[in-house]
Amino acid sequence: MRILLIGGGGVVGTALAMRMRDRHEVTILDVRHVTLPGVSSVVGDANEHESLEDLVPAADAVVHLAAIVPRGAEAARQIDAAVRLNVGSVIQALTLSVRERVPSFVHISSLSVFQEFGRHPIRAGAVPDAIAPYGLSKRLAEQACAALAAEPTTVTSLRLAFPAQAGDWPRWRSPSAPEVSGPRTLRLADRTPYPALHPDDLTDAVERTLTRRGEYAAIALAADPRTIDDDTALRLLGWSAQTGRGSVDCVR
Ligand SMILES: O=c1ccn([C@@H]2O[C@H](COP(=O)(O)OP(=O)(O)O[C@H]3O[C@H](CO)[C@H](O)[C@H](O)[C@H]3O)[C@@H](O)[C@H]2O)c(=O)[nH]1
Repeated sequence: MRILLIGGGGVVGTALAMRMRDRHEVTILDVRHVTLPGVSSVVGDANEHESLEDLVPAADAVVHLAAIVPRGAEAARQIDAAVRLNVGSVIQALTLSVRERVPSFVHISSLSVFQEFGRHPIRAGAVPDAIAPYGLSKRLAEQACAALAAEPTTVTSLRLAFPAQAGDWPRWRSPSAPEVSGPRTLRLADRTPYPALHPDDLTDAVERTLTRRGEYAAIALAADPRTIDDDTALRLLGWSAQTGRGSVDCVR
């Protein structure tokens, strides 16, 4: 399959590309050049129609990962750019994918659409309620995906949380200060530890999504069912996190 990873030069995109390059023809569109043997790198802006027009028609699947995460003191100033990229470029890429009859469009979303995710368990059937800029932008992009999904393109939002590098797993390293803070154990507010999302599990979920056919769906990829009561991944993809399964002590 010819797979276009928009914004694929980051943590999640490179983890996917490295694991998928043997089975697929992978192209990364990113503002930075990515050097990964066996993967084509195109430097370009996800917001620019021209970049997308060149690449989307040649793809069998488009995975949109480009995102800005407004953080810290600068957060308020980054809202405009975050909405433009996290929502606007998803709309552009999806519209083009439908027009070009690309079979699969995968929007990489986040469990941050739930305000309390990661601190308190999210109950079954909960409706996204995030109001922080990042989670809110992902909510808006999901709504755009639901509204714009049209045949023959199958559109899926994958809600990830705490994607880890293999060497850090089951712990997770904050992307805002990766070297300084180092990997840490994730914990709910009551101190219950839970594992991060392993890149092998993430890749498995994305691969299953690429061949899914049907109506728009937002699917939660939780590495630990204690963090959210949601069976969409199992029902729609036959997916559950496998890494460390059976080892009760994977996180302490
Ligand atoms: O205008 C821009 C801004 C950013 N990027 C690229 O987007 C990528 C984002 O990668 P990060 O490492 O910052 O992010 P992650 O791979 O960790 O994050 C991914 O996973 C998150 C969920 O955990 C989000 O859902 C998000 O959409 C997705 O980028 C980077 O290569 C960056 O260069 C662009 O191509 N264009």
